[in-house]
Amino acid sequence: MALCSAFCPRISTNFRPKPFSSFPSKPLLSLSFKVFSSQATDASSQGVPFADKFSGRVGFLGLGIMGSPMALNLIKAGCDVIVWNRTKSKCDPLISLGANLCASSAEAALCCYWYSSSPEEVAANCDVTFAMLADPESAIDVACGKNGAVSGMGPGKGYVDVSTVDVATSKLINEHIKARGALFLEAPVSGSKKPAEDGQLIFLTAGDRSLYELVSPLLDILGKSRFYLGEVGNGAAMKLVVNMIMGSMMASFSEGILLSKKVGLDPSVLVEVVSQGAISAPMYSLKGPSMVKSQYPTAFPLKHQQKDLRLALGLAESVSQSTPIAAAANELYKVAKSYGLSDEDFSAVIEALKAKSQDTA
Ligand SMILES: NC(=O)C1=CN([C@@H]2O[C@H](COP(=O)(O)OP(=O)(O)OC[C@H]3O[C@@H](n4cnc5c(N)ncnc54)[C@H](OP(=O)(O)O)[C@@H]3O)[C@@H](O)[C@H]2O)C=CC1
Ligand SMILES: O=CCCC(=O)O
Repeated sequence: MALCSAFCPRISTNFRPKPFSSFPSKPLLSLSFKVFSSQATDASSQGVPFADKFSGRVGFLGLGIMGSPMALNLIKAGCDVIVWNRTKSKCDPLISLGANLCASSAEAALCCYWYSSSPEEVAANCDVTFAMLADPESAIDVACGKNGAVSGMGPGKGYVDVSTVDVATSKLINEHIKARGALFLEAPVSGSKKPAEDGQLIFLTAGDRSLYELVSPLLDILGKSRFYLGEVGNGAAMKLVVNMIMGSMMASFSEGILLSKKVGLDPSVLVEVVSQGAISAPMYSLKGPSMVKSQYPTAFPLKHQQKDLRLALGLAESVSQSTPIAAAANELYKVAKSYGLSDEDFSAVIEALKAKSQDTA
């Protein structure tokens, strides 16, 4: 419990559930692991440095599809959260929800919420700062740019980058954070919008072990499992490999749906058949029914899937690993982007194949 006290001192000793309808059902601030990995360790282990120096304030930079529900879950768990987003209006829903959580004076004593004007200000006022940004460029800019988080970092502070970026980007940010005497953890996530809302993400972490152990109670609020993978870059690499597989799977699934239709089969039945066999995947069952109806409600933007394929191909090239399937899938996502589908869900890649079929008819 010592680590929880470090982050959320007011609630860890006096915690009572708040009257909020969508309050997470799982126990809050539990130190126990929900899923163990061979590389994970118990967060309650002894000797975690800096624990006594953390007052418990958490920063969150980037309130997009993923960042907003993650920050909200920290607020709901009773953490003091300070947020920043490039487009300030995206903070408003969180402010409203934060205000609801703190509706009574008793509640206000348990939960605080602030907006901050720059990443630097957030980092300067927080013990640990999370970043959930679109791509390598924005991750570097928010961390290392003018008024970036690095400027607010110092000894005793930690930076946890949960964005999906490439190895070089993560290492660069790590170097800048380290130069300020602070700790760095990369922690990209598997799991999309709904798992983020439900606190069911999977963290792929690497970097400073002591920071990993210190923030584990927070990762456990946000996720269902966490892996510690060693040196900086391993988390980014693992995430890119996973998303490379995912991008190819979705492209292949799209081909199957369209082929089934062309030969007179009902694609909805195909989705059902796939769901019962050895190739079943939650992704197919989740996205298939809406893909059949040409609907693509955005959970994971197509532009980010293409970014991840691009970065995975770079990773493969760096070690001379052949990845022809992923390369073909990447081309398809690029076509989909050229059709204006960047902000649709990545399952909209099927539209690129529809257009290609018309081209060749
Ligand atoms: N959606 C998903 O299912 C998943 C996404 N991811 C990864 O998480 C990260 C975030 O994804 P998601 O939330 O979906 O993406 P969104 O596009 O919804 O959000 C991106 C965030 O990055 C900010 N941003 C973009 N460019 C800049 C910039 N130049 N300077 C400052 N801030 C910037 C945006 O700010 P603004 O609001 O001002 O545009 C926004 O806060 C990505 O790396 C993605 O690959 C990982 C797992 C799942
Ligand atoms: O990066 C996005 C991952 C989406 C998912 O894991 O469902």
